[in-house]
Amino acid sequence: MTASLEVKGLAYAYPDGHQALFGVDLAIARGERVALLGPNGAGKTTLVLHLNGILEAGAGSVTVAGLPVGDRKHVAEVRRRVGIVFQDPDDQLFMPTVREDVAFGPAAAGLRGAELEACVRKALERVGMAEFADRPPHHLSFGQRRRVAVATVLAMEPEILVLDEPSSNLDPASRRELADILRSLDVTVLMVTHDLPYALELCPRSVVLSGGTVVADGRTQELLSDDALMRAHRLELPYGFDPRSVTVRG
Ligand SMILES: Nc1ncnc2c1ncn2[C@@H]1O[C@H](COP(=O)(O)OP(=O)(O)OP(=O)(O)O)[C@@H](O)[C@H]1O
Repeated sequence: MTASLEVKGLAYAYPDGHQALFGVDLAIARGERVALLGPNGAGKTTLVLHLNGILEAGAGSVTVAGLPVGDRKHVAEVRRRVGIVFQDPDDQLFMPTVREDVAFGPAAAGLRGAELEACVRKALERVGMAEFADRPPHHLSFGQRRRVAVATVLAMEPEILVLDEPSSNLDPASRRELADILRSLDVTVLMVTHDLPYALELCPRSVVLSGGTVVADGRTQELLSDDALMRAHRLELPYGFDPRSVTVRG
């Protein structure tokens, strides 16, 4: 199967000399949903910022759908193919209406007229927000704004959807609705989260990053059931939650 993402030997030190990544290897096949877990300061955000070239690898390489991210001539195409949904939807929504926010990326990429309209409609339908197209984003609830933020990224038809803490600040119903939406999408997903039950619900596979290296990569249910691994890397399940008792959906 074609890899959506291939990270090989990725190392990175911030300009102040702090080494955040020490040779990370990660391959994600097209259509997989993978959770990126790890304690605070593990390097998760640093890794994500390499996926669309915001940070430049100190050593190693990142490839998205076969395109080398480090190669400046591919930067626009790589940014289209890697859709990052930030934790705060207000970082992503800045236009007067939902429709204009979702149209912004495709319009910048050259889409116009009926084609642009169809693209916006499809993206909003995929997140169940089509009826909100004419509303100002700031009149929507947080959960609705997060769904629109996902639509702004989907409108670009990304190769891989990267979500930073997608369940944060959502009430239980919105959390489940977003999970249903993400499960329905035919796209590769990399989800950064501290919400371990959400990782288990949505991602058959998880990668644990700790101290700037991958310390585990496997089935989410197995990793979350590994008490020694969990303790060693400050991963804690909610009180009373037993990952072994959950029936995992595909
Ligand atoms: N701009 C920066 N300059 C120097 N060091 C940084 C910078 N940004 C992050 N770091 C350091 O790099 C390491 C990895 O940080 P990163 O934000 O990638 O972790 P994270 O896994 O995303 O954490 P969290 O779960 O808290 O979001 C940390 O030790 C952090 O202090």
